[in-house]
Amino acid sequence: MNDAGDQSGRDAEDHPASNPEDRPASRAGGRPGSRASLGVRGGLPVAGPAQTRKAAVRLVRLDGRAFGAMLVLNGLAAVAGLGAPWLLGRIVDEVKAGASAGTVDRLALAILGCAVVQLLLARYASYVGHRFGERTLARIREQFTERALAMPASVVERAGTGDLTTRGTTDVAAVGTTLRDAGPDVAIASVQALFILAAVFVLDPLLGACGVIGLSGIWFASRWYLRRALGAYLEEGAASSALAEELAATTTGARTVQALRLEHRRLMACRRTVEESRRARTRTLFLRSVLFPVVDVSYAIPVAAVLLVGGALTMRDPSAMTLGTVVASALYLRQLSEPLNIVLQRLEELQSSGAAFARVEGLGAAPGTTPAGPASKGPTSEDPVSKDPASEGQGRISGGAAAGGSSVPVDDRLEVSRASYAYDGGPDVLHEVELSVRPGERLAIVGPSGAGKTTLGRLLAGMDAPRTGSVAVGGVPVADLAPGLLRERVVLVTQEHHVFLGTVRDNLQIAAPEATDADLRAALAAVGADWFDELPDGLDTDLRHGPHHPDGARAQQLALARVVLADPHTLILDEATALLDPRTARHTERALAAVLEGRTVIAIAHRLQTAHDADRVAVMRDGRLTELGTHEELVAAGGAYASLWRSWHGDHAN
Ligand SMILES: Nc1ncnc2c1ncn2[C@@H]1O[C@H](COP(=O)(O)OP(=O)(O)OP(=O)(O)O)[C@@H](O)[C@H]1O
Repeated sequence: MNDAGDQSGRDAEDHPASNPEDRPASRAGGRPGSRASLGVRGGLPVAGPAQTRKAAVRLVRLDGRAFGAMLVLNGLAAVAGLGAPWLLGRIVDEVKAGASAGTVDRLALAILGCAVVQLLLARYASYVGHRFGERTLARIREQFTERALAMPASVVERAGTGDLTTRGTTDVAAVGTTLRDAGPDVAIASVQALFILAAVFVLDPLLGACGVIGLSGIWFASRWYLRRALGAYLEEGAASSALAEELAATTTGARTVQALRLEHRRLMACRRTVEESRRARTRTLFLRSVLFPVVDVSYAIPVAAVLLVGGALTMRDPSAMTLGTVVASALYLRQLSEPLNIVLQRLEELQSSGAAFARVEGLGAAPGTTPAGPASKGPTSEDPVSKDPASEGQGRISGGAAAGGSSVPVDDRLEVSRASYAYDGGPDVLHEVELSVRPGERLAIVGPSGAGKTTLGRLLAGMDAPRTGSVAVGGVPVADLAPGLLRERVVLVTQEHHVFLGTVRDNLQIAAPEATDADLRAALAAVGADWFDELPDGLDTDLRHGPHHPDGARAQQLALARVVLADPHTLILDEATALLDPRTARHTERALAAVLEGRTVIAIAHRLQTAHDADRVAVMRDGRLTELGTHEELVAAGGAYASLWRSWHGDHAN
């Protein structure tokens, strides 16, 4: 199992790129509305308009019956709503013709009936609409989670967790509100508006034309608004992400900030992103402040036009148009303001949630994830990548990634060939590393701090691809393997280990859902987790909080037990036993080695005892592999390793 929690923690602490001072003030990039800005923002991609529309249509299709039912019910409610103005027009004409009070009462009763039917239908339609919204939101959430989990850790690291968090919280919530409220409201209101306009045309085409011309101001204002809104709202979303990123970086790196006296610079950087966010929000506010006043004025124009034109025609020739028709038309157009208001007010929400949806959908285009996860077919927790071998490895950012997308390694041999690597366009930190690790070998990598051991470990684990050269398993570049395939082959274990909410069993079965209690106990025993026997409820002991919450060493043993259960053929231990006391560490390493008999173990070691116990030792210095051989060979060679060994082992060196 490639435990992302395990992998990322150390990097966040140690690597300069994770240092708040080294982060760019804003990863947002792009200017509002520009083409480029629709492509990649905040480090992660943003779906383009066509892609977003396609995704929306796909979601609607998945619950097509509910969506269709909502539209039909709304249509019926709108028809019932048309009754009242027409009946009122009839009352005017009947009164003018000297009808009895009984006729007027019957017509008034019919108006009441129409209102009740409309109310009931609209209620039911919104119930169906809300259910549709909730189900669709659940699908979006599941798809988001699956895509986020399928993303290679290196992509998340580069994009920054702030962006991912904002998309998973603020953006998904915005889409949810739209699906629950704005979406159904706009659907209802649009159907009503269409029916009302049609009714005016049926009553009198000329008055209908007056209404449409009178409404044209709204059309122009809306077009003006819509052209600018998407870019402006995308900009606003990106600014929010950058702000979240900046604040998160500052707070998580607070100690570093204080230690290096960077408070002032951090404050300045935060002020810049706050200012960018304010500017983005002011722009969307400006767009709204133009749209709404224009719309308010525009509502009165069609009503006035119908009354003026209709009144003049009735006075000139009462047989051409009755007063009832004019009254009914004016009432219809007056009634039109209500659904149009809803559409226009919600338009803003639709725009901002459209931008939010584009950002949520953009995750599907992130390197290393599949374009459409299985969640789109309904709630499921399957791994989208492993379900779709044809798209394995698609779109990785790493160099030369496209090639072996669906290739399966022919064997378990790891080959590093003239691999050089640089972080984000910086200088090379690995130089033409050449290394071949045979299956079952135990290799220790040693060297001073900053020599490139961790970086080499990341390349071997497929978290990144080399800038030049190759790192391959069984002939396939490791970074090209789909996450599912990669997990079965190489697992990287670092110092940081995450304890998931739940019991011991929950924490272990993540790696092997089918494992029996006996398997779980055996895995714990294999990593020397003796403390497990003292837990009151055994595998069911709740680890969340309280006395049984595991400390660092126990959390590490749990993570190692997960690895035992995941059973990969190659294990890369990056100081994986560093938190254990030396006796427990040795015990764990031995136990682990016994369990992983016949598997490859690459240990990035600070303790030279680990190197002594390994089959071969690789010594690194300044990004180069300087010595490679068995412990005895290297000691005999009298190079850097020999002097390291002598100084570590003192007079007892051999
Ligand atoms: N995320 C990063 N961005 C930029 N440079 C990095 C990053 N991580 C490491 N480096 C640089 O790459 C070089 C190799 O670092 P690496 O962590 O691989 O060395 P190491 O031998 O594992 O060191 P240590 O034993 O201290 O962990 C160092 O110069 C380091 O500053």
